[in-house]
Amino acid sequence: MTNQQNVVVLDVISRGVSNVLPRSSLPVPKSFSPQDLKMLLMKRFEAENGGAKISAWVDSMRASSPTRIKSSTTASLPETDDTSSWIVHHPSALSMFEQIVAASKGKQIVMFLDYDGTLSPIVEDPDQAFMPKEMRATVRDVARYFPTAIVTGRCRDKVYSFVKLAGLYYAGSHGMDIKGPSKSCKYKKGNQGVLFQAASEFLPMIDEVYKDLVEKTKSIPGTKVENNKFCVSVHFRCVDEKSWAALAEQVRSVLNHYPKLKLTQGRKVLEIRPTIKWDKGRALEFLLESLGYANSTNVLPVYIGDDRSDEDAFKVLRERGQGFGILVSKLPKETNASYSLQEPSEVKEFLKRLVDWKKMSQRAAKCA
Ligand SMILES: O=P(O)(O)OC[C@H]1O[C@H](O[C@H]2O[C@H](CO)[C@@H](O)[C@H](O)[C@H]2O)[C@H](O)[C@@H](O)[C@@H]1O
Repeated sequence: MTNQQNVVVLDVISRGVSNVLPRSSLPVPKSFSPQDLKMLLMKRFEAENGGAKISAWVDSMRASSPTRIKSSTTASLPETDDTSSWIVHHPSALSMFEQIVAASKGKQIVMFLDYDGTLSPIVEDPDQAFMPKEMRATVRDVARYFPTAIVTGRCRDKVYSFVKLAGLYYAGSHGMDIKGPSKSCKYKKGNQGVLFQAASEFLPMIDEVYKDLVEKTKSIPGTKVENNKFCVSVHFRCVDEKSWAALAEQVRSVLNHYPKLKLTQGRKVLEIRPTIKWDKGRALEFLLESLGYANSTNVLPVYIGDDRSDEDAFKVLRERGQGFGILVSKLPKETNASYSLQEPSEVKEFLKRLVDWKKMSQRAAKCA
């Protein structure tokens, strides 16, 4: 926004809203604060400059998720060196395995696992993203030896129906819905179960937006709208690229009515979420605290994920200077993760090695 537009917004706020926002063009919520009003006005500005906004959305949809490495970071290198340069900065967690376990000496490893693209391969239909049997057995073993959490954009019940393992923490809706192990777990503090929902007041709004989006996008073939309880996903993996602008326009037309919601992007998916300061990074911090490791130096959190939303957790680990983020990706991408793995099969291999290493070190400790 230019200074002049800012002045207009502030002037409008000081004069009141009634003569500024005609009901027909932009509905006003029943009660709103100056902050809400500012957001509404900014959205109206965006609506009036919609063309540019939509084409930016479509560009971003094309780039998909997470952001590919910026060419500026490798500007002095020939293109073919991109991958090798990236791998130097984000080496394979398999090749760095010894260093990772060495860093855990005297510390409790806590595992954080994203679901889609990490434990299950990406597939066209989100309802068919089942976790392979062998992966489930591996995750079960991991959870036997380390406190383990599944952190996902999916709704918690849905991801549980895929993972089907008790004894784990589940953080659904991008961490806005957290529940501790359903059966007794040696890591659980006392007998109290953990249940935390960061955005309960948004439930009716999200439900309403979900219905609006289903209605508004039903004419665009291939679109799938998924209700993730505290957020909504609009999938465009199966939508013809020629219709992406039309889809973005429909999503924007719905969002314009909800100043308290924001749009983010994942892998071929637009995600609508509450504008609260809560994400997978905050969920990671909450879970460490629940496990009794709030300010502890005796913990090594390891977070594995493939999505843009996992970057919030990688960032938290980097800022804490504690633990490691591992990005699952075949392509060089801009990331706060320390290490990389190429695909879910490598995630499985890494997790298996971790379990084997733990078993061996426990045996060695018994014999000593
Ligand atoms: O945090 P995650 O567990 O990675 O969840 C993020 C989104 O994952 C799902 O969508 C992605 O996977 C689908 C199945 O492979 C794929 O069809 C889609 O294109 C991907 O974006 C899930 O359906 C979304 O609700 C999650 O937000």
